[in-house]
Amino acid sequence: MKIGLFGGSFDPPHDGHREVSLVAMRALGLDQVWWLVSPRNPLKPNAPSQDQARRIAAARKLANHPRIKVTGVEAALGTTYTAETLRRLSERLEDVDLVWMMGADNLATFHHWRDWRGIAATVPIAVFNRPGLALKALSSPAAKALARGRIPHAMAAKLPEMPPPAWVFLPSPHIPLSSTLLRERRRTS
Ligand SMILES: Nc1ncnc2c1ncn2[C@@H]1O[C@H](COP(=O)(O)OP(=O)(O)OP(=O)(O)O)[C@@H](O)[C@H]1O
Ligand SMILES: O=C(O)c1ccc[n+]([C@@H]2O[C@H](COP(=O)([O-])O)[C@@H](O)[C@H]2O)c1
Repeated sequence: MKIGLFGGSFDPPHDGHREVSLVAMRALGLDQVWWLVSPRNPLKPNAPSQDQARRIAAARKLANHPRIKVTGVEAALGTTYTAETLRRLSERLEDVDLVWMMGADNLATFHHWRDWRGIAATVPIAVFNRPGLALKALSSPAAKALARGRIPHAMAAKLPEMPPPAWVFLPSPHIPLSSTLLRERRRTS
């Protein structure tokens, strides 16, 4: 069993999240993608605009796919830091190949995450392009530090079974959608 873990605020969820999940299932050969709707991002100064239960309900409605599972597992585990979430999940899901999934914006700031080297040593990582962010992500301190673990995107299907540190940058999808944009649209409509 191969599972992609896609953590996020999902405030609100949008088609970009769904499209990334579909691309991940195809390109990485994943059986499932779990959306980990986080209590809050430890690096964002403001709490999400909606509480977690509402974000989970909206995410379930939008995901609407038998292989995308929407969970609030971090609240259940009492974790907000990804390193801790991954340690706890890898202990519980021993026979599963886990992959951490994130957009290019998060690779660009990954070196600010708590124990980011530990995360890269725990699970393989798939990074999905976002418009205007490829260069920033691929020249980031974390991308440089982890350069030896990067595999070509043509080999993405092998990623879930590779021993970490291993990561891939997927040039697609290229979706100009973000929760920030949707929140702004909501405010001005
Ligand atoms: N359009 C997109 N293309 C690729 N990855 C995306 C896209 N939108 C979100 N992601 C990724 O999905 C994960 C969850 O993102 P999140 O819920 O914060 O959405 P967001 O649109 O980035 O929100 P915000 O604008 O509030 O920062 C992150 O890893 C983010 O990089
Ligand atoms: O662990 C950290 O230090 C850390 C710092 C920033 C973001 N994260 C996680 O990255 C995921 C994406 O966050 P976001 O806000 O871009 O949706 C989400 O699961 C966050 O909890 C984790």
